[in-house]
Amino acid sequence: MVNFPIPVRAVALDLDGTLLHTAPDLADAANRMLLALGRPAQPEALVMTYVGNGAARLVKRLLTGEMEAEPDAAAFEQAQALFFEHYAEVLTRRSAPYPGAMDGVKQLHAAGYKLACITNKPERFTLPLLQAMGMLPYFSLVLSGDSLPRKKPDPLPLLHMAEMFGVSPAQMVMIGDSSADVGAARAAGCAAIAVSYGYNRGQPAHMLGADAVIDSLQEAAFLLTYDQHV
Ligand SMILES: O=C(O)COP(=O)(O)O
Ligand SMILES: [Mg+2]
Repeated sequence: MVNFPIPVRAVALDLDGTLLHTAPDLADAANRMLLALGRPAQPEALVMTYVGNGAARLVKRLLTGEMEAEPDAAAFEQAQALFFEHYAEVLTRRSAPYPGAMDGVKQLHAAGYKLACITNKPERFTLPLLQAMGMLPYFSLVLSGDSLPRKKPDPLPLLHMAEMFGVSPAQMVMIGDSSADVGAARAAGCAAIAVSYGYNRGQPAHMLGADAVIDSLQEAAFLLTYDQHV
């Protein structure tokens, strides 16, 4: 158990389900892909539960209806190409920051924490989305699902962030909505805060075992204090 406020110098923020509600555009792209493949459309509420382990896994879940199954390789390649094409088109149509997300990011930035966005989303979508939402300037580092050889829940992105920022993982907190975020934080030795409103495969966020659960990113700054320890 950690004591509050948690002393940190850097904050990692997840993208989908934490900073931005992207499920409406992801579901539209998913359904355009399914339509092109002659398959039935899926409700946004279901597609939402498929988000969090990267675009390739989302496409595999859409094709198989299962969380970890492997579809036929050729069918997957075709589907992923369609998904990328359609998602690029609808990327910023209905996606928006969650209530309090923009202010929360600004507060953390103003308090002097170094901020990184660590997402499993492919970089070609992450950067234009953050840019379009006006959030990109607040982040000193953006690591996407394809930036490094391994993504969340692997600790690699958080360990890379620690190195880039010159801080120890113990001086960092990961704020996210899913088991990939809390898993990465635990594996790296960082504190973990979960948001209650995200996707998390449709499971309640308090089941993630994070150090705290918040309803808005505006609450984050109150749980943290700048670590003066050298
Ligand atoms: O699965 C995705 O592409 C999005 O993942 P994120 O929640 O890590 O931003
Ligand atoms: Mg997420």
